Amino acid sequence: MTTTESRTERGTHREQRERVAALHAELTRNGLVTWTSGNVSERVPGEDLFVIKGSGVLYDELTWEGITVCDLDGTAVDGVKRPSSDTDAHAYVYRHMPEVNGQVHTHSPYATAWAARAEPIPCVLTAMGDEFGGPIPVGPFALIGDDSIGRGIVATLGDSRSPAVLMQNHGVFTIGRSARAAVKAAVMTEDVARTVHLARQLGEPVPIAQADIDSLYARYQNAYGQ
Ligand SMILES: O=C(CO)[C@@H](O)[C@H](O)COP(=O)(O)O
Repeated sequence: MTTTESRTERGTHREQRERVAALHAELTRNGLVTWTSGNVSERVPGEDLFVIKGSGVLYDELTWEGITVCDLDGTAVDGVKRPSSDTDAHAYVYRHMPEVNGQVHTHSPYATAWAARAEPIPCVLTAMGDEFGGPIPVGPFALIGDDSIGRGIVATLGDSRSPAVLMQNHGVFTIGRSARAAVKAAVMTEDVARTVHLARQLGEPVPIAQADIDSLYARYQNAYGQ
């Protein structure tokens, strides 16, 4: 449960908490969050723990002490901040998707507009084939505060190549092999949500053939970059 406020600060996992605190700046820098909305978490390597933003902490004031260490049941084990409202959701994903080491949640405006309409973003850009391997799917409506969102994420992404899901009426949740990879997926989600929205204003976007999506995805995931 995430309701227990940890009053202890033992300073464990400080390097990781500093790095994850700093990563939150990418959310503001890319215009993905407003005020205190959104959060980043990362699994602690080799331990049944993860670190996550404290609930309601302002981004400008976020330091390593604003990041709380939790176990995989979502219970705070180190830190002075009550962990994010989405802690039980992140914990559920870490328990059920062992390959996932990082998660991000945003209310980035274009992607969340798609979520408000519960409409998947169709794969009509090569950048989508690259990063998402297909459309960005929509997950079910879920209330905030328990593991319902996590259940929706796992159910939706379990049979998708996409590292992003648009939770209906809510916003973007992304997963990755690291918190940084999940942040990248959140940035890319907003970018393609905006471009496909703009394309829609001009006419009907042209779908990419499945074989070409497969080819794009394979190249980008296996051969792109240094
Ligand atoms: O939408 C939600 C809850 O899912 C969050 O984005 C909140 O807006 C921020 O919650 P904290 O992580 O600060 O508790």
